Amino acid sequence: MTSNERPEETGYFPLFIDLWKKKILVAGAGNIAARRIAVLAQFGADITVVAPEISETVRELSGRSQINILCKPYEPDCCKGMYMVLAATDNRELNAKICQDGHDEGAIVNNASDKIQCDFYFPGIVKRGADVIGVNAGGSSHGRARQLRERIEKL
Ligand SMILES: C[C@@]1(CC(=O)O)C2=NC(=C\c3[nH]c(c(CCC(=O)O)c3CC(=O)O)Cc3[nH]c(c(CC(=O)O)c3CCC(=O)O)/C=C3\N/C(=C\2)[C@@H](CCC(=O)O)[C@]3(C)CC(=O)O)/[C@H]1CCC(=O)O
Ligand SMILES: NC(=O)c1ccc[n+]([C@@H]2O[C@H](COP(=O)([O-])OP(=O)(O)OC[C@H]3O[C@@H](n4cnc5c(N)ncnc54)[C@H](O)[C@@H]3O)[C@@H](O)[C@H]2O)c1
Repeated sequence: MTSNERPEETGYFPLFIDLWKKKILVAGAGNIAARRIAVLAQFGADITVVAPEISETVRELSGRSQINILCKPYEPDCCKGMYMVLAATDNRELNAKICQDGHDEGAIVNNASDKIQCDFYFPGIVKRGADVIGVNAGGSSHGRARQLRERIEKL
């Protein structure tokens, strides 16, 4: 995503895009996937989750929102027709392959285990109705992004 000459303080421009009914694939259904599904569901996305093991949190989320669960290992067909693909399995090689497949299908992709392979970074989010604040720390300190989001949440 970045070139070596790019100063870190350049930062990333926040795009606020409409996810209403957009088809999003989340590969993996563990801690990180659950955190991201919980956020995406608030924006009305049409979410499909694929993983051989589905965490309790993801199951609970699917009970509350329109989330399609495929309880099986990821396969390339899962990327067909997707607007966005999030690779959040615990296998780095597989995550890289998922991003490649997503690109082949014309999707924008995010790899939770490798920032270099992200078309966009997943933000920390504070949402009150249609008022949305997205936090990004430039990819260098994920803990700082979390702290910032927590501070904003208290305002
Ligand atoms: C904002 C947030 C959204 C979310 O994830 O929901 C988010 N990371 C969060 C937390 C967090 N992530 C990690 C830790 C463990 C401690 C640590 O490493 O510090 C913690 C702390 C924690 O969980 O408390 C580990 C980690 N993260 C990335 C990698 C891979 C890499 O760097 O290549 C690894 C190593 C994985 C491994 O070990 O294999 C990559 C990315 N994480 C990003 C987003 C993107 C831009 C981040 C930015 O703004 O700079 C980026 C670049 C790409 C992306 O994933 O989109 C969320 C806060 C949510 C909130 O609380 O609001
Ligand atoms: N970006 C971030 O903020 C951040 C933070 C911490 C960790 N991570 C990275 O995120 C990834 C996931 O971490 P986690 O804590 O959610 O892991 P986890 O162990 O909780 O979950 C892993 C999930 O991957 C699924 N999986 C395994 N093989 C699969 C396959 N073939 N097809 C589909 N799904 C498969 C499992 O069934 C499980 O649901 C790791 O690669 C980790 O390095 C990213």
